Amino acid sequence: MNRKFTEIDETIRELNASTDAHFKWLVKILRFIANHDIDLPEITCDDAHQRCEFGHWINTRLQEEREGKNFVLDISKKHIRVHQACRNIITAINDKCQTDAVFNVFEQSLLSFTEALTTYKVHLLQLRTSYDALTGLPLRRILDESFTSMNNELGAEGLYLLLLDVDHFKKVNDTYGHLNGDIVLRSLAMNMSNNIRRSESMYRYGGEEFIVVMHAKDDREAVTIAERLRHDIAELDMVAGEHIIRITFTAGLTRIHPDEALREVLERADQALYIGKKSGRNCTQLINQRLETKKFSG
Ligand SMILES: Nc1nc2c(ncn2[C@@H]2O[C@H](COP(=O)(O)OP(=O)(O)OP(=O)(O)O)[C@@H](O)[C@H]2O)c(=O)[nH]1
Repeated sequence: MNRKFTEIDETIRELNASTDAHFKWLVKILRFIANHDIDLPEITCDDAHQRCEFGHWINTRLQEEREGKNFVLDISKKHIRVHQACRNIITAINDKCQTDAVFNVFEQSLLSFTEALTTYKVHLLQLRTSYDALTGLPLRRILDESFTSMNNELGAEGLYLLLLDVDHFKKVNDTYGHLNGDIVLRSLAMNMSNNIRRSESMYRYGGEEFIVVMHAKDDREAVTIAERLRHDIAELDMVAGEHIIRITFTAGLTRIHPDEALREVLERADQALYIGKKSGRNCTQLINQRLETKKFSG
């Protein structure tokens, strides 16, 4: 399973554990208030929010978070307010001048803190559903969302889209069973995603179709990369139960031009893929904007 998928699960688990720790912190405060002969700096000092377990979690998250940094910053802000409101209650109790107002502020700070936590969890769960459960690859939705910025950020190097479809995959399912078919798709995804550069991305487009967005300066280089990926898969012994399965795929390859919409690029790649399938499969079919195609196989 892809690292991203397990990373999201781990973040949710850690977030839940840290939230539980904050409930424990509240119980600690009640004890502190009841006994109020003990001094607990982690509750009363100005940087108490940094000392509690939740504060440690926030610091780590702020360093590691990418897409959801704003959510964590919001949680951090509200977490600080909870500690401030709590300190005010303790001071008011010590000074015997507690009013409804200090408790109301504390209640409000807790409510907006939990609301910020929920918002971040919803973000994480949405992110999780953008990844394919079988292969761990990002789904097409992520490509849709990131395509324009990916294309705009393009430097001197060109960007290419490879749309690939496993050949005769129905036969793989019929011969070895659907579960072994799943293993084949997972092996393909794992092998190919490990064989592309870190700056490049692979997506599950649907069923037995995948997309790779890759960097290459020209058609020649793009074809070399695509053919290397195709050969690697064709030569891979995929272990599925007691079976060793080999597969091939056919791919449509096309350059992504500046300002092009994803739909246009996909239509072109799909046309090349269709031609590749018709012409015998197990090949890379390059297509340009004039819809001229060239086949690479062997
Ligand atoms: N095991 C498994 N099979 C899947 C999955 N998604 C799609 N399939 C199967 O993929 C097969 C695709 O079959 P077809 O579209 O007929 O194409 P094909 O047999 O690969 O033939 P060509 O594409 O023409 O080479 C169908 O049998 C689907 O059930 C999946 O997640 N797991």
